[in-house]
Amino acid sequence: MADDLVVRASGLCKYFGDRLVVDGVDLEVPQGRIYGVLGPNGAGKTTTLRMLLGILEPDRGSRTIFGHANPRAVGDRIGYLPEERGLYPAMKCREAIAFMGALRGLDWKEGRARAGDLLEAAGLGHAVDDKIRKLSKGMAQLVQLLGSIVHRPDLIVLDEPFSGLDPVNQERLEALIRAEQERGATIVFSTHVMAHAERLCDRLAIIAGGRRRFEGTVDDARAKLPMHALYTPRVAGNGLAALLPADAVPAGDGFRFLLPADGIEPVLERVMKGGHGIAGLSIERPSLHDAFVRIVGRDNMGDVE
Ligand SMILES: Nc1ncnc2c1ncn2[C@@H]1O[C@H](COP(=O)(O)OP(=O)(O)OP(=O)(O)O)[C@@H](O)[C@H]1O
Repeated sequence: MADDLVVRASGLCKYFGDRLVVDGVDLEVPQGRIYGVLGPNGAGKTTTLRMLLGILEPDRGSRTIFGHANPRAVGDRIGYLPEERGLYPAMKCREAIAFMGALRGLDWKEGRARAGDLLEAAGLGHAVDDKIRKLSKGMAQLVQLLGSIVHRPDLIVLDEPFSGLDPVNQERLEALIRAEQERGATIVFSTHVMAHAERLCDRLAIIAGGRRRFEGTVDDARAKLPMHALYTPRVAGNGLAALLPADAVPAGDGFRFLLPADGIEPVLERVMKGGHGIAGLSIERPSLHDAFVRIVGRDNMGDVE
């Protein structure tokens, strides 16, 4: 690919009735990366993903997938886990996965073989011959996800893939997403759970109220917030506060303050000279959650975790 971008979307807009729910969203997803689309409930994530995939047509703006203006032309190179979950309840897991592969052009026998391997790798080897109706909701969701990747797509789009999974299955899903990236796939997933995004994403976009509020790496997002230092003296006492930055506030047995622009060292020199010693010192990096709150604003947080 000439420019190494699998997805290139520019100025995507979508109205439902007279309500503008996606308002000029740009997205550029580099090949081979894990890309997060983050935002609170109702932010416009699903609508954006649906426009990328050609399930919905944008009212304004344009997008290309693998350089094609019509995403359906490259449908067999795409794997998609929609927000609505659903498999045929009477099918066995192996067949359900092979069936989804067949819909994307995968040979049935090959699909069955891959389904067995995928189920095994996802820790669901025991369920190959179980009917879907026997599975828990979370397990069925994983099976559906395996069905969406069994044809080894180059682009995988997952809409809230972690929702409804218990912590063990969330970890399995993280491992699976990483394994797909190692295989060479590009992954786009939406979430309102910051922890997954923090661990997985090479880049991310934060959407709120239909608008893109941020684009960059997790570290770029964190850099939107200042770092804090937490210092605990060995010997407290008079005069210590005067040696610390003006914004220092008591925290536990010590003090918390913004990391000064010239670093922590000058502060440490002063407190050492003053005979206060160091019983504890930590530099707090803002989390993606903190950055999200700053970028989106508390009023727009919804139920972001
Ligand atoms: N088919 C539709 N008709 C009318 N309004 C819709 C339709 N689909 C979505 N909306 C509205 O558009 C807005 C964006 O919805 P969307 O599902 O894209 O958000 P989201 O970020 O994916 O939210 P969630 O995390 O809750 O799934 C919401 O206010 C939603 O109610």
